[in-house]
Amino acid sequence: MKKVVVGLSGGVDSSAAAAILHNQGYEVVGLTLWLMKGKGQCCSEGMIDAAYICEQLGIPHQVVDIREVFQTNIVDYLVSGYSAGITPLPCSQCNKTVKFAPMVQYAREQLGCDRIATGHYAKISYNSASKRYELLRAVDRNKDQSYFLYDLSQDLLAASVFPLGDFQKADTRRIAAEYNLKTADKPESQDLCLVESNGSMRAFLDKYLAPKKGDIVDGDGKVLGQHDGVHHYTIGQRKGLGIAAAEPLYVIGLDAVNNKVIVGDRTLATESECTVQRVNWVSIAEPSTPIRAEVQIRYRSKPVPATIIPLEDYRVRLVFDEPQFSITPGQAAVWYEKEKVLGGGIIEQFS
Ligand SMILES: Nc1ncnc2c1ncn2[C@@H]1O[C@H](COP(=O)(O)OP(=O)(O)OP(=O)(O)O)[C@@H](O)[C@H]1O
Repeated sequence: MKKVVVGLSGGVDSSAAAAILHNQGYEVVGLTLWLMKGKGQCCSEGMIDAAYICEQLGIPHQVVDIREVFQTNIVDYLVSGYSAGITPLPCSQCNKTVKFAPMVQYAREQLGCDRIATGHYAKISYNSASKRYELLRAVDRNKDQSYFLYDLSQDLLAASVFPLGDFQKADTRRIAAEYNLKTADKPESQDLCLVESNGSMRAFLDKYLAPKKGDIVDGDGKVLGQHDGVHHYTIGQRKGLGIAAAEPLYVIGLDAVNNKVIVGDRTLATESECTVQRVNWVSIAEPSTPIRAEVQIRYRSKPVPATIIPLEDYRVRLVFDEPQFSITPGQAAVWYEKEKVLGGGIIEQFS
């Protein structure tokens, strides 16, 4: 029998993924990664729900304590990024370094198995001509999580299965109900796990970063107001500046070195190009000449046409056909050809 390790967070998606594979005749092992202390979506309650699902399906359940890796790769990464004036995206980094790589390693070394599965909404296919695993958007475009998976290596894609890639979310719930799974009606998570477990990103950051008062200035350096730490701001932010002005003002720059938040009108938060670092070419090998693609600069942003110009050291320059509002250093830019993820990386700070 084919063996597969299914990552169980205690939510409906991963529960249904495990049930589907179990029903298809796989030997399924449930694995929950213990990510952080205290209450949280996948911690405490999540682990108990995952154990319950495994009992319902009659499969083994294992828990791996990975809190130190999560602390270093996600919590410390976020805190140092925000204090340097960028807005880091934790999810793609978490998928690669906290979830997929450790799960594949555990499956191979401890369970003698080369396959893992998750409840992510995305698809993987093998292109025999290019000999590459390709990452594709999910059929349910509203749930599609391919944006967060752009950083997976060929080795990790080769080892992974996404049983929900062809499903609508409503189908997942229906299947979970058919199997009578305890998690069938469990509510959706609404936000980042750290935001859910701390109440807000501000509350999470306040646990690690002391307030640091400074000036809010315009592009000419004129002081317009006060802030309590650059880590509380993000590029493109309009609300919460506490400045009365005739025209709406937006954050257009974060100068962590001089502890200044720079604001300006909307046009000043609009750029026609940016550079991206730590690029991972997913479905295609790195091209040697510029390519055209559709780029998403945020999870929910509309894909927009752009030219991707390869640079040295895993970097690219993105030149957008139309200028884009609020290109945010630290967030991921992910470029697609129709449904296919070509590559992605982290938006660099503007000089
Ligand atoms: N702590 C964890 N341990 C093991 N696998 C996990 C864990 N957290 C998430 N995963 C896997 O990653 C997938 C996507 O996680 P995400 O946090 O996006 O949750 P989700 O889309 O709400 O899914 P679910 O309904 O399964 O919680 C999950 O379906 C699960 O397979």
